[in-house]
Amino acid sequence: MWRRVTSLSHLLSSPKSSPQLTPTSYGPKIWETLSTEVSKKSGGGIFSKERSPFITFVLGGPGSGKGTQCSRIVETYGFTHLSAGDLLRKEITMNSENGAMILDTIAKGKIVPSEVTIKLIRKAIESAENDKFLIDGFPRTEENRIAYERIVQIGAEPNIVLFFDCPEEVMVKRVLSRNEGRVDDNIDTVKERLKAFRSLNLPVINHYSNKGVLYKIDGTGTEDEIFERVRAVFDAWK
Ligand SMILES: Nc1ncnc2c1ncn2[C@@H]1O[C@H](COP(=O)(O)OP(=O)(O)O)[C@@H](O)[C@H]1O
Ligand SMILES: O=c1ccn([C@@H]2O[C@H](COP(=O)(O)OP(=O)(O)O)[C@@H](O)[C@H]2O)c(=O)[nH]1
Ligand SMILES: [Mg+2]
Repeated sequence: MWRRVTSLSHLLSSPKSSPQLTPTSYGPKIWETLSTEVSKKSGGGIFSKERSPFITFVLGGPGSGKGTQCSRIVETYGFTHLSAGDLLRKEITMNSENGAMILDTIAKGKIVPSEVTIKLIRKAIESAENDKFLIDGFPRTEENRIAYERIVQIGAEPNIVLFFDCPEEVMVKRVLSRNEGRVDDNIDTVKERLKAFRSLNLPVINHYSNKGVLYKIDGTGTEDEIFERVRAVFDAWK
């Protein structure tokens, strides 16, 4: 049974962060119950009253371990992982209409226009049959978040948001030894990405903290140690 337990309240980063739903409002699968609730609202968008999946946003600075932990969540809990960065990089390799602009933006550590990223996320959600998604590395800015909410309408609010909290020196070390041939994994671009994280992404994280859906997870330690912290969040919803 997917429900939230009160003992997890320490994982929530804000005193205002009481859950939006009380345990009694959940059914055997939290995403099915939520689908019914949001279907009462009107409007259009990515989701409908027939389909309103369980959405987890996964946030954190560059190298905080988002992608690594998403893979573990997929293995254990059966989510579909949509990495905004991977979707954008795919556009570059496919030489798509926006490929050159995306490459230039990523190489500078800047943020791609919302409509481009949201279109890719939307397409990926629509073509997947799963009812639970990890959206990794999005929204990056308040503008991203507001544009997403405007487009999605029904079920626009993520069910939960994970934030991997990690000191900058740890993130830099990890990024510089990532070795995936990424154009942005160099010290100059990493500095820009950290700047963007601080000034643009932290306000998004604060927004979700105030909404009571944020789970702040200590992103230091081994992958296994971090995953134990992640498990505490998801097991509480089962
Ligand atoms: N807990 C960890 N300890 C050491 N290295 C890690 C840890 N988690 C991830 N890494 C490595 O750090 C790099 C960045 O991790 P990644 O999951 O890609 O982060 P993000 O998606 O947040 O940028 C990768 O090379 C990954 O293998
Ligand atoms: O919603 C997004 C996600 C990513 N990016 C761009 O893609 C880069 C890499 O993002 P990714 O999430 O893959 O990086 P990570 O944080 O995992 O290192 C970012 O620095 C941005 O330039 C973006 O513009 N919008
Ligand atoms: Mg990543």
